[in-house]
Amino acid sequence: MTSGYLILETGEIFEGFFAGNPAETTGEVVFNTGMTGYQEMLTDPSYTGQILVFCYPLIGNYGVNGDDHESKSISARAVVTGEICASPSFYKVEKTALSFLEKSGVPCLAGVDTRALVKTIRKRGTVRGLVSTSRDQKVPCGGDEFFVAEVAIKQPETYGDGPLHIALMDFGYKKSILQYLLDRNCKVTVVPFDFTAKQMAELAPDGIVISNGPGDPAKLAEWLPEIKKVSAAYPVLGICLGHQLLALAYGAKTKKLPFGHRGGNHPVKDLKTGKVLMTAQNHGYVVDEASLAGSELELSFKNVNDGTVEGCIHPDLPVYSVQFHPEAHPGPRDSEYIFDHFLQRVQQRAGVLSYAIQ
Ligand SMILES: NC(=O)CC[C@H](N)C(=O)O
Repeated sequence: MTSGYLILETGEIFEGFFAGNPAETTGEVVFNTGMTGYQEMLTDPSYTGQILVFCYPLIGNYGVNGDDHESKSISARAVVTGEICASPSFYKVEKTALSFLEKSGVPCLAGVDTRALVKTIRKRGTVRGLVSTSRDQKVPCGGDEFFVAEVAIKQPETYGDGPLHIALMDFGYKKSILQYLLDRNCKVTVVPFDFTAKQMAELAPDGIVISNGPGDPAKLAEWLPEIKKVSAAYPVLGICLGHQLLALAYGAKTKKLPFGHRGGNHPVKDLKTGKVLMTAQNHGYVVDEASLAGSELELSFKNVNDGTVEGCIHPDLPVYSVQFHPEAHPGPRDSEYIFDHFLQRVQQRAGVLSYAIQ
């Protein structure tokens, strides 16, 4: 086994070994607190450009299967873990997590004291890091990459054939979002993130979902006027990056959280019902609550742990957005009713009476 190191830009060095092929890579170091769901996390395009640290000390124990991919490839640049299991056990297992990583050329640094690492990230805030075979390296600068263009589709693709037609704007969508819409009997056209309002008018969907995606939402400033135009013309639901983009388009601001929310146990209050939901989350940026006062949107969901903005609503238009993931995968499904509420609004607007939503 080759010794390996995670070097943080703040100077701390964490030692481990390369479980597979050694490789040098750099990125923002983020941690996820979920106990399961490593396959979905690895393939979630929102992790593009990031070094993913698993807080749970063991990954790979149920292998990787053909059903649980959130996209076609691994998005994380590298994986840091306590242990990666070489002999998984699960009826669906197709390969080991390590062979999946190796085939994708993504290095896995194992044997790391991830508890100490997470405590350091919590203390320092989000940091960049370098995974390397040598401890005498400098962490290169970064942060200028435009990851959305790397992961989003270039041409529209259509799935399903239901009475409601949803356009899913792809900033790096998770397959589960598409699956939820298909399961609710929708026809879905996945469109590139830079689809214009004019192209949308030609497509003429009944509603729009703006997807999750990697990177800083403020980097998408040039597309905000189009996003505002399309969202004023159709019922729209924004998820995670999609929520942040809607907030920016309607005049709010975003900011970076100290070390993000990534996990499956983030409590969120639905301000309309007073109910608290357990939610799946994966984000580093957040809508600044103070900036909502100068925007056209209102707060609809709030994080119970740190009080941050978890969702917005437009007082007049059918514009809804959530920072968390109603599609779960991985994580709890408490908030999946958000898809139903959204589709009910789409249905009312479209006048499709024959369609009954569960
Ligand atoms: N999952 C997402 O869509 C993440 C949104 C954004 N990239 C963030 O980190 O805040």
